[in-house]
Amino acid sequence: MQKQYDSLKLIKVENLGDFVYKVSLNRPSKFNALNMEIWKEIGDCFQWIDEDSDCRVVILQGEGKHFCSGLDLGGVSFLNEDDGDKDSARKGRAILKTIKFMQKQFTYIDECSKPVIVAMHGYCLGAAIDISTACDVRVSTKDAILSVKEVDIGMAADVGTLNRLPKVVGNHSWIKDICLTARHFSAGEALQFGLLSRVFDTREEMINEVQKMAKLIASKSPVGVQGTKNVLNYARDHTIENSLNYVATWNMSQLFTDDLIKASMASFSKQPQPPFSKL
Ligand SMILES: CC/C=C\C=C\CC(=O)SCCNC(=O)CCNC(=O)[C@H](O)C(C)(C)COP(=O)(O)OP(=O)(O)OC[C@H]1O[C@@H](n2cnc3c(N)ncnc32)[C@H](O)[C@@H]1OP(=O)(O)O
Repeated sequence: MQKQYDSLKLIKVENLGDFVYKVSLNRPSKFNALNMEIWKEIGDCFQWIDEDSDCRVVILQGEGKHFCSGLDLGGVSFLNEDDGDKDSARKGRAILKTIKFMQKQFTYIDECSKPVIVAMHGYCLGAAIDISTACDVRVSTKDAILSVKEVDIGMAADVGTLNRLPKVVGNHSWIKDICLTARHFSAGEALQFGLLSRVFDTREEMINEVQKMAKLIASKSPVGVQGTKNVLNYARDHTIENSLNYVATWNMSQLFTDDLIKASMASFSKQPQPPFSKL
């Protein structure tokens, strides 16, 4: 597995031990602006992590001064490249394919069986918000500056924010406020409206606390944790009736796990969680 991760050029994957991985956007000289290469590497990385039994929780962060400054505006011309004599229908099909590809790379985070905690700092603009809404837990430093920036570059956000934000945050007036104005908003405001669950004074404090949270989650039964992410994602996208049926069907097999007995015995006798076999 490590060999695969080592092939990535703009994403850094570190095994922190205790089944916790740290994944970093690693293009600090461009404030982690997302070109097609890093976009694809995000997708590859989360597909590999999904299969990697040495990883039970992921921390996603950005190297350098900022989490991510969004789409690489230097490379934006790929959207209106000179397609020679292609007519609009054919150009449209080509762009459709590109947008779907870009969407899918972030959806791999949402679909990853392991919980992903995103720890943001500095600028978190445009595609950075798309990424964050595909993650399971969002935290930031208090000086983070966030923006659903797409309107400012003349487009409707199309790689996740407009689709996932209404599932993350209940206040649709606030969602429309930030998406239509593209204004900068603070970590405090994001916390107030529920986009973030915690805000930290410094980056160091954030990384320490997030590592503790990741370690705690990773110490629990992977059957319990991964089942919980899976069912919560299903519940988000379906009716309560369908989702109750889904969890009953899911647990038809999952309740036969050895983890159930081991975890309940430890819990009942107020002992720490025991080690669990790889999943
Ligand atoms: C199908 C489409 C799919 C997805 C679409 C997503 C849309 C979006 O993501 S919208 C958001 C796009 N991003 C932006 O609008 C931000 C652009 N950047 C800035 O406004 C500023 O750089 C800044 C983040 C406010 C920081 O300003 P400052 O502190 O003055 O630093 P700079 O000198 O401007 O930047 C340093 C260095 O980084 C490069 N850079 C920063 N952001 C980007 C970017 N988004 N794309 C490309 N390059 C970026 C900047 O050019 C500098 O590089 P040098 O080589 O040092 O010149």
